[in-house]
Amino acid sequence: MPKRRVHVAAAAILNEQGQVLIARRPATVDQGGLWEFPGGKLAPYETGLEALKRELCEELGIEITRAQPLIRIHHEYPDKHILLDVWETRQFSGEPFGREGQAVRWVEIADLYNYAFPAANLPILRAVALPREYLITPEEADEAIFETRLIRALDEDGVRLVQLRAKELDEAAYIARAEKALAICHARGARLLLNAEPAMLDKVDADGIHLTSVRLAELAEKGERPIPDNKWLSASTHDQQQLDQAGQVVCDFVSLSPLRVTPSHPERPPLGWHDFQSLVEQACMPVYALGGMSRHDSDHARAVGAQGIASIRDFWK
Ligand SMILES: Nc1nc2c([nH]c(=O)n2[C@H]2C[C@H](O)[C@@H](COP(=O)(O)OP(=O)(O)OP(=O)(O)O)O2)c(=O)[nH]1
Ligand SMILES: [Mg+2]
Repeated sequence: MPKRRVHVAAAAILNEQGQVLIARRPATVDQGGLWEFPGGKLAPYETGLEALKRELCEELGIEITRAQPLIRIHHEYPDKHILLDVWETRQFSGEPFGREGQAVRWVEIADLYNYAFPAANLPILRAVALPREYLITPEEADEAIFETRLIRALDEDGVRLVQLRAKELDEAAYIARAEKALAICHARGARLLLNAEPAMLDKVDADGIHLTSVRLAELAEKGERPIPDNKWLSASTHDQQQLDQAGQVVCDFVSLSPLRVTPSHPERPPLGWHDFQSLVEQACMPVYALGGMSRHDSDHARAVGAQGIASIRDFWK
């Protein structure tokens, strides 16, 4: 018999302190006793957003006035195929409480990992913790210019996630730049990923590693995550096979490119939004759109299921 297909709308509800609301599923229901993002199944003919509004009113007594798509997750449970359609909302009226007697709690995003969630939820924990914009640094020979531009991107554009990509530097120069970039990022609450061998984390205590698609393919053969769980792991992907490989090495998120034709990779055919969306729909982690992207594309990227946009040029001025 084919598995039952269940479509669920759920929400990451954020307050002004940046905490997120979680609720405990009653012991007697499916996945009972585990924590969840409030929500429930779509009724026939309801859209995800309509179901979300109804469920949050029924379960928490709040009216949401605005919500944005956060991530969609397909997950196979032993008895059913579930589509979790997760939204992010910061705008609602009323004070949420457990209207069905369930425990509810505001928690820091960094503390979410201390709670037991259903197996499908891991990508949601990553998506709520990740920003909408991802800066990839360009080759920049001059250290002073590098520093000024990085600081500008963090202070003026509010960038909070940076990948240090500097293929033209030798190891000693890369490490020196990484130490400097790390101090600049951490002073502003931003995270820094190193585009380098995973072993580079032993030399620079950055927030994680970004794998090129070549490194990703090598590591996928071993099928294990190369760095600890408390560090971020991301990878460059261009197609379904590489997205699968990112799943095999348990990446926390990926970039998928090129969305448009770019001066840096004129030879690669662009994916365009349609193909991008179909790849993202099947991905099991947050995906950033890369390739000719700017912040103006952010809302559209989000609407087709992306975490947001990654860019070099838009943030480097
Ligand atoms: N709401 C919610 N459901 C989740 C999460 N993670 C996860 O695997 N699920 C699963 C558990 C359930 O099988 C299904 C949600 O169903 P539900 O029991 O909340 O549905 P509902 O609110 O419409 O409740 P009911 O009327 O069917 O009792 O999705 C999550 O974070 N939030
Ligand atoms: Mg529910």
